[in-house]
Amino acid sequence: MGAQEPHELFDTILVLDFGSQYSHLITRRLRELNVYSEMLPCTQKLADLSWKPKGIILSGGPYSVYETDAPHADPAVFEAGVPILGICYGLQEMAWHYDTSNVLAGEKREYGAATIRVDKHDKRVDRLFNGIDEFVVWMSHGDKLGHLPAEFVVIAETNNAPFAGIAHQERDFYGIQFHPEVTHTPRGTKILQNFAVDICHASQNWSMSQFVDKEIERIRTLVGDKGQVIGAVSGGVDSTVAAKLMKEAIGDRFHAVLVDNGLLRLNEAVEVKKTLTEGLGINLTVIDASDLFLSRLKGVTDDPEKKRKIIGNTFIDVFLDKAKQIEAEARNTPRAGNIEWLLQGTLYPDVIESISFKGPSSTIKTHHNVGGLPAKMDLKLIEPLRELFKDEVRELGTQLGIPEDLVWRHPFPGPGIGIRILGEVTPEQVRIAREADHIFISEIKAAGLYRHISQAFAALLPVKAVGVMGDKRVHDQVVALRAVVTTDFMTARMFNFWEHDMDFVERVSTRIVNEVQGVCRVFYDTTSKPPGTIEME
Ligand SMILES: Nc1ncnc2c1ncn2[C@@H]1O[C@H](COP(=O)(O)OP(=O)(O)OP(=O)(O)O)[C@@H](O)[C@H]1O
Ligand SMILES: O=c1[nH]c(=O)c2[nH+]cn([C@@H]3O[C@H](COP(=O)(O)O)[C@@H](O)[C@H]3O)c2[nH]1
Ligand SMILES: NC(=O)CC[C@H](N)C(=O)O
Ligand SMILES: [Mg+2]
Repeated sequence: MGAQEPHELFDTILVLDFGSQYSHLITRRLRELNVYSEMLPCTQKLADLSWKPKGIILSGGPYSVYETDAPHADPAVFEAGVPILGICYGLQEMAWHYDTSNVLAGEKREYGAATIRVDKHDKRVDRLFNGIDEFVVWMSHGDKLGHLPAEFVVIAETNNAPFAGIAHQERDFYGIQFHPEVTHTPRGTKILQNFAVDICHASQNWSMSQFVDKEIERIRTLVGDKGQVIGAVSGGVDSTVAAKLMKEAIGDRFHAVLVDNGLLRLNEAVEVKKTLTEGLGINLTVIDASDLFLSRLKGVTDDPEKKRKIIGNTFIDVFLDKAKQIEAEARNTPRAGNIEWLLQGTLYPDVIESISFKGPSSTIKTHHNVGGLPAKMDLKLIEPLRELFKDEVRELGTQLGIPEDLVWRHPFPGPGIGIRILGEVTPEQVRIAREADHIFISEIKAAGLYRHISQAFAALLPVKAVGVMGDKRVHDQVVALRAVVTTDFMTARMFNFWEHDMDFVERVSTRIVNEVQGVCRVFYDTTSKPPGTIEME
């Protein structure tokens, strides 16, 4: 028997994504109800699906169903014999499916809060709003239904939207104009529960601990008794949690590799090695490739993208060399076969980015991890976290006994300090940026602010300023401190230290100028994202 995917093990609600910025939240809310769900693009053909969903949710989306190039669901969705819930665009899509004339541009667009009144019918039709009467919902639409499709009834209305909720009189098809998945619709989770549990009869048996057991079992079946797995591990929470799961599943047949690119934080390689091997029993090799990275970065002063590409490519070279070496060594051990698998710490948002029905977004910067590896290595991928969000990974890490410090670590980019040194990356610049960063982060921890901040670091600007130290003129470098608050790293605001501690920034600034040789000024970066980005390059 092959390894079973989660949708074969749990009752699953299929979310078809029409490109709404809230689509992933639908999946999220369902999981909070312990109902497993998966999101696929709205163009998914049902015949190509190897499993049968318990119900289908059609998400919102930025299009208008009557536009010529608007996306539409596979008509087979409406014949699948399972309940359907259309949300916003999803409601309009459902109505359009029955009668293409009944969705129009509204005279008034409706964004924000609205109060819904529920219309009573019979028990079957009323199940979606069971336990709810009048409540506040979040609206975000410009189109509306001109009339009800035949066979449907109105189940909810607002002053502005006479068809805020509709239901098919015989089949379990429901449509709502508002968004139940956002926190601004306080009873939204109850509506999703009514749909998934009461109408679709999905079992509420998905949980993190179940997930761990099943995932370990799945990995064992996939890899077999002899297969070996290699994985790039950075000491960040994603790759550490993935590595710990692998270790539980196949022990020493998992080979974790940390590449010291010379751009890690102060003492990082040593600390990660200690935590992962001694603390978590993970078989980790650290490769010191700092000279190679720094020599390839020498003289690159102009284009940050060039830096990123050099770092990404060098990373692949070093990793491939190591993989060959591990494989050669493994041939001499009786137990282990070839390395056939590569572990990646991919999370659900990364998956959504690549499958979401949104069209191409412009490239702001090239994120460099191990993205180039699988093609070059001809390895199969294992991505145990691909169904999870970051905070779920943190919860999982805690359940797996990973120390709290590591679980709550701020994200750290693969190219590391290299993209925080503006201008040429030299060993001396790395020293300055690293020492300044260490002081900043240590002070943040000492002040008890680490968990209030999503990500913080010190960067080195490519300019010099004049100062006076010990009565002498100095002409030295400038450090920029950056600390941001964000939930999804797509938008962010500066962290306001002054709200917590009036003297904090000054204290850090004094320490950096006094203790880090070569720095005479410290600035605080107040830019939000957008228009800035979190990293400097
Ligand atoms: N120095 C490194 N050595 C080995 N692998 C690395 C290194 N830096 C990054 N990687 C790989 O790139 C992947 C992506 O990095 P990313 O920073 O997004 O995730 P993470 O480090 O696991 O977690 P976090 O987002 O919390 O930092 C990592 O999961 C890891 O596989
Ligand atoms: O693994 C990574 N490889 C990269 O090349 C990379 N570039 C940015 N980041 C991280 O992504 C988040 C958003 O950063 P930006 O606003 O700078 O794009 C922030 O958390 C950044 O630290 C990276 N992570
Ligand atoms: N949020 C949505 O799904 C919007 C649907 C459609 N674009 C409208 O404006 O009505
Ligand atoms: Mg990282």
